[in-house]
Amino acid sequence: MLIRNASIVAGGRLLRDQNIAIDGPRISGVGPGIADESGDGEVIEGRGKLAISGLVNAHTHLAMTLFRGYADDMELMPWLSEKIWPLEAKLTAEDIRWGVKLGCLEMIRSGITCYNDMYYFMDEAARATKEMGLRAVLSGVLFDMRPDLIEDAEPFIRRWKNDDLIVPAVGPHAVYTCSEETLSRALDLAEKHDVMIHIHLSETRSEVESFAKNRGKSPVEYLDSLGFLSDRVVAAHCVWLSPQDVSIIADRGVNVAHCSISNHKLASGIAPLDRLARAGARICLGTDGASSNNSLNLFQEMKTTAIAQKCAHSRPDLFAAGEVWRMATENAYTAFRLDMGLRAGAIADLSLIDLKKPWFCPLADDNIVSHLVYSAQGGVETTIVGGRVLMRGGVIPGEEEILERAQEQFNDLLAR
Ligand SMILES: CSC[C@H]1O[C@@H](n2cnc3c(O)ncnc32)[C@H](O)[C@@H]1O
Ligand SMILES: [Zn+2]
Repeated sequence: MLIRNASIVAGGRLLRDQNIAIDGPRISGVGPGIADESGDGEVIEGRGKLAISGLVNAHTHLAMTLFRGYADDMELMPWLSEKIWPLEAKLTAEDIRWGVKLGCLEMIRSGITCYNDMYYFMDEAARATKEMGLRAVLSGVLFDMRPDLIEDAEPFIRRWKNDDLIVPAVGPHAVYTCSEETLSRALDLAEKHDVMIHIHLSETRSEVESFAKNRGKSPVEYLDSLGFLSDRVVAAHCVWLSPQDVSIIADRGVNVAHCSISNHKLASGIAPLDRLARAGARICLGTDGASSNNSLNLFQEMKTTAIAQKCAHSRPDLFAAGEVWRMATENAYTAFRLDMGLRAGAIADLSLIDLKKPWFCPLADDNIVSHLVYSAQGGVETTIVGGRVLMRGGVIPGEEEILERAQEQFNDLLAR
């Protein structure tokens, strides 16, 4: 496949008239004179389009897309206990299937090519994701209250470890739902199979305060005392951190999945990204579930992250567009060990964005990253994962049926 005459971002600047050759699942060349070696592959015209390497959603619960708009304007704990958990008690694999497919549609439409998820019925989520063609790091959630889920964590890894799109991981839910024994089992399993660990960490003030009251230390200090923290950990939220917590996270190489919109909507707080960044922590961006966001759009997430931090610190110079763009791309590639980028040899996970949109005008060689972070409102029209075109010219095959089935499934879930 050859993408012809597209623009790309290089060193923060717009580089025009670039060809991108794709051979099987990988990019085979990028540059003005690059041709399709086979000579008979598909040609996609890229003039007037920007090719970007895929965005990575570092924290979500994709099946919860089915709960979009079901429970708004609440704090985390009442939101979970009064609205979400009663609904989740009735979930079936079929709900997961259509919730995940619905979520995949939205992510494909906004240039996300890989997502990191923790939830229930993850074999079903993996199958639905593969059918949609996206890449995903998936963990079955672990809770003390569900020994069956803990027992299935290792078989789940074995079932998916050789897949081309699905990367299995281990997902202990949080320190307030997992005992030391469950956390240790999760760690042992992750080390044994060399997989990642996905956990919610220090999301709300009450969670951190009650933990400290009972245990005499913060959740971060506690996890560190168990030898749990390393660069195989993706810690979602990290809103309520002491200076000591920030140092531990940075020193251990923990990957922070910052979820600004979800944190703000649930009024959980504003994460100390400035302190984390200064300490050298790797920060990625996640949407969290569409039940608390209510979108799955990293363009919105980038803008909210930047402006919230600037405002919270009365420092407009903090978190410039380039730094936030790296959170949604390169930081996540490193965190999730993804060989990605617009370069020869990288996996062919990319999108084409139509530059002929009001929010990209006026366009100059040095304002493209600013437009992507602060003004882009859409325009992704082609998304490719592993060399397979998932959306071409704005069309995703099967979209209509997925929307219908997701609607029916939601109606059915409410009536159950
Ligand atoms: C994550 S799957 C297991 C469990 O977690 C619930 N959940 C969804 N969002 C959050 C969040 O932001 N913090 C903590 N727990 C969350 C989900 O509804 C499932 O019950
Ligand atoms: Zn979450």
